[in-house]
Parts: sequence; structure tokens; C-alpha cells
Amino acid sequence: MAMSSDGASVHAALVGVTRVYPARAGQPPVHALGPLDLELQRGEFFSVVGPSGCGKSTLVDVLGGLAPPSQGEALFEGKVLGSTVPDGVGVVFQEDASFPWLTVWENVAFGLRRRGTDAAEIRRRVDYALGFMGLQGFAKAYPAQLSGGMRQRVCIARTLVMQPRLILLDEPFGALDQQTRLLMGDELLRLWRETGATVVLITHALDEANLLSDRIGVLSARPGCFIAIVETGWSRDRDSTLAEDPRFGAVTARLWAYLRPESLRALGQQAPAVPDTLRSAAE
Ligand SMILES: Nc1ncnc2c1ncn2[C@@H]1O[C@H](COP(=O)(O)OP(=O)(O)OP(=O)(O)O)[C@@H](O)[C@H]1O
Repeated sequence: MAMSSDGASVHAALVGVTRVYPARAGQPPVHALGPLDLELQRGEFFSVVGPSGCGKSTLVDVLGGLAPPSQGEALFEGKVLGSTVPDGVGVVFQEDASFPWLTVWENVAFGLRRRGTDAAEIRRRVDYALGFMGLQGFAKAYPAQLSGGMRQRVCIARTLVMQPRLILLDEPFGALDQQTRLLMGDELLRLWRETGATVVLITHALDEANLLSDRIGVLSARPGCFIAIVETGWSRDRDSTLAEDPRFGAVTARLWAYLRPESLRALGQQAPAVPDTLRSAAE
């Protein structure tokens, strides 16, 4: 296992990573990400914030082995990743990825069945994951019968059941209301503490990143490069009541100070070009 300069063990890393989407349908190539470097310490909770369209999902794709970098290397437990999610890595997406035709129990068992795990072990792990996520009473329900928050719990249970050592979550609570989000954040912290997994969370919400993380990487406007890595210094047994701590607001303010100019720059990138007719009228 590689060691970082301060002696902690590096669980996953990005080394000189860029990702460029090739030209398509008359559109030029899109330089989405990097170059960037990142070392994730085993067992840390790391969040990534950045302006809209700066390459956050692209970073998850590369770190999770869903897509290879255009340049550089992504590493997990010392092995170079390609375009297959390796054993030991679990990814949770914002959109509800549950299968509507399967019950909650069958949804959670799906990955283990595909892996060929024996029936007794599947039962043990699925029952544990459902209990952990507070879903035991919904094992026979179908996703359409559940609220958005419950469906997202099913998706997390599906990942948890595979016993990942690195969990990547791409805006998992984006579609949820604020109160459900706070409660899901507490559950995510409990999951992190009890499994000892390394967690990477992509979020637009600065308070959420602040509350949940040991460190927060702030990305620039596209192509996303880390402009700051902020250490929060919170204790491991934190929960959503941390927001009452006077130091909490200072960390969020610091994140926003880094992010504000980048968000303005990203807005500029997205603004449509001023047509020549309007330009000459304004001049
Ligand atoms: N398959 C693709 N082909 C071409 N361009 C792409 C592709 N996927 C993403 N992009 C572009 O790459 C850039 C980064 O996209 P990405 O989805 O990683 O950003 P993001 O930060 O996750 O966005 P958001 O804030 O909207 O969630 C965007 O400009 C996007 O339009």
C-alpha cells in the first residue's frame, strides 16, 4: 500500500488525470477535467464541490473505474483503473437507479446474485443492509410505492450489500427535500463510521460538504482542477447538530470564498454568445 508524505495510507489516487470528451456531431471536443492530482486516505470522508458543469461527475467516472482518464492514471488499492468498476468500489448516483420491476429485497440482492454469492450469504447480507438503512418493513414493497428518500436508501443499501471499501456518491441527495437530506446525511455518517469505508461525495450543497467531510476539494470552473483542499477538523462522531457550532459557518464561508469566482466564471461559460446583431446595436 502506497504511503503519503505524512505516513497515512493512500487508498485511491488520481495522478495527472485529465478527461477530454471527443468531438461529436459537429461539436468540438470538451476538456471536462484536469489535469489534477488527488490522494484519498484510507477511511477518510472526502467531498468535492465545484461550479455547475465543472467535471464532478466525470471525476466520479474516472475514480470509480467507469471511464478511463484521457491522460494520467486513476489508482485504487495500488492498481490502475480502466473502464470497469473494480470489486471493492461502490457507486451511488443521484438518479433513482433501482429496478422498478423488482421488490426492495430483490433490488438489494441483485448485485450479489450476479456475483454468484450463495443464497444463505445473500439473505444474511440483504437483511443486514435493509435493517441498517431502516428498510426492513419495506422488503416486499416495489420502488414506486416508496418516497424519494426511501428509494435513495434502497440505492445505498444496494451498494452497502456489496461491502465496498471505497464508496463514491454523485449528488445522491440532490432530488430530496432539505429535511430528508439532513437525515440522510446523518445516516451516511453512520454508514461511514460503521463500515470504515473511504467515502467520496459529490455535492452542490456547501453545508452538506462541510458537515459530512474530513476534507473538501474545491474544483475550478471547467476544466475542473482543485483550487483548494479544505480540512474541516470535525470529530468522527459528528452529526447534523454540528451546524450549531460557531466554527461551522466559518468553514462554509471559506468554501464559498473559493467557489464564488469559479461559479461566476462557469456562468460565463454557459451564457450564450451575444449575436452580432445585438452586439452592434449595443456598441
Ligand atoms: N459524454 C459527453 N460528451 C461530451 N461532453 C460531455 C459528456 N459528458 C459530459 N460532458 C461535458 O463535460 C463537462 C463536465 O461534465 P460533468 O457532468 O462531469 O460536470 P458536473 O460538474 O458533474 O456537472 P453538474 O454540475 O451539472 O452536475 C460539461 O461541460 C458536460 O457538458
